[in-house]
Amino acid sequence: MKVSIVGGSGYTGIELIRILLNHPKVEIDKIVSESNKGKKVSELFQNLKNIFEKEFIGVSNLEVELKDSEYIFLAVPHKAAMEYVPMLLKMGKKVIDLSADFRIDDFEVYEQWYKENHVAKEYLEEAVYGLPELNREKIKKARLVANPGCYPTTVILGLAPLLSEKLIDINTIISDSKSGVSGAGKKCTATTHFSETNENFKAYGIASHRHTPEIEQELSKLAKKDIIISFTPHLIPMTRGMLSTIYSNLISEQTEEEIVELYKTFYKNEKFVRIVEVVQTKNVRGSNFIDIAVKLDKRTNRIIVTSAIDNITKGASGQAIQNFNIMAGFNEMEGLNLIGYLP
Ligand SMILES: NC(=O)C1=CN([C@@H]2O[C@H](COP(=O)(O)OP(=O)(O)OC[C@H]3O[C@@H](n4cnc5c(N)ncnc54)[C@H](OP(=O)(O)O)[C@@H]3O)[C@@H](O)[C@H]2O)C=CC1
Ligand SMILES: CC(=O)N[C@@H](CCC(=O)OP(=O)(O)O)C(=O)O
Repeated sequence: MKVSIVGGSGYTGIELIRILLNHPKVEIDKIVSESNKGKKVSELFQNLKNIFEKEFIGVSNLEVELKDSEYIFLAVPHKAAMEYVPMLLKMGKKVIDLSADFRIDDFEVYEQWYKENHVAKEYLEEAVYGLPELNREKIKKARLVANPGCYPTTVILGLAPLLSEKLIDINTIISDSKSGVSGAGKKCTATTHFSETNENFKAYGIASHRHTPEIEQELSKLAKKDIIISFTPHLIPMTRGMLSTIYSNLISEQTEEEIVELYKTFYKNEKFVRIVEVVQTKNVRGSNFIDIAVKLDKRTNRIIVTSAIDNITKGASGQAIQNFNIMAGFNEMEGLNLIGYLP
């Protein structure tokens, strides 16, 4: 099956290429880049030398250029994605959008948090939030999948069993989340510069990060009640990896062992979710796994969930390919049999 990538020159773009080149049922058709037209992809990403020798195509004439591709991965920044989606859907393509443009159901909420006008709001209703572990049946039938944000993936999957079973006080949720610098994309800015991030650790977006409404929206669906949370992201001095520490007050009599059992049962058919004793980013680095550990602090009666992913894989491109596999009717693991790099 032919697929193309728009925004293939960025971090999630190269991760899509890395994984798709080992997908037995996929042929990468076109890689689109605004600023690298005509350049060999392997010139920009030299890890592809002698492996993938296509050239980037530009952003013009995509109606013709993409005609043979059934699926399009949009690996572009938010706002850019909504410019492409209407055209692609009208061309009959199926789209997996890695940006935030179609994740928020209510365009007013999107506009408030993203400070952008939504120019394709008529497609919001049909967009499916692409978290396979919770929305698989809808993803199967979708034309447009909104691939989740990396932080939301850790928090939503981290809390889903507790909310589904109504075990926690929904007014007490706090997520303290940390990301590697690649989460900010390829562009080097004053905050992602080596000198700013190396040997440094900082909180940002306190009480204002744009992933807050995305997390709240999906947690509210699970709880069937409106949820608001405290969410604080942090930047840590590593390239890939994300770890969330999520606190909430237990309102049931369950023991830690019973809660761990609940998680194991909830995710028993999920190949990419591992319930573990201790999470660490290295165990999932370069893989599509999310590792989750659940502890009960008996002194405070607080549940502490820790969850770890690779922000570019389960947090973006790996999850996008998991969604693609579901949409295309392939085995969900196809191309994603990836083991975290240790040490
Ligand atoms: N990095 C991560 O961990 C995660 C990223 N995401 C989301 O995935 C998307 C891509 O992120 P990421 O790869 O990190 O970002 P990057 O900045 O690394 O890459 C984005 C690419 O998009 C291209 N681009 C920008 N504007 C346009 C446009 N109008 N048309 C076509 N291409 C364009 C740029 O390439 P060029 O100028 O060559 O066209 C750039 O290389 C974003 O929406 C991001 O929020 C989601 C979860 C995690
Ligand atoms: C470290 C870092 O900067 N991370 C990004 C989030 C990652 C991401 O790309 O999320 P979206 O898909 O929603 O854009 C941020 O905080 O904005």
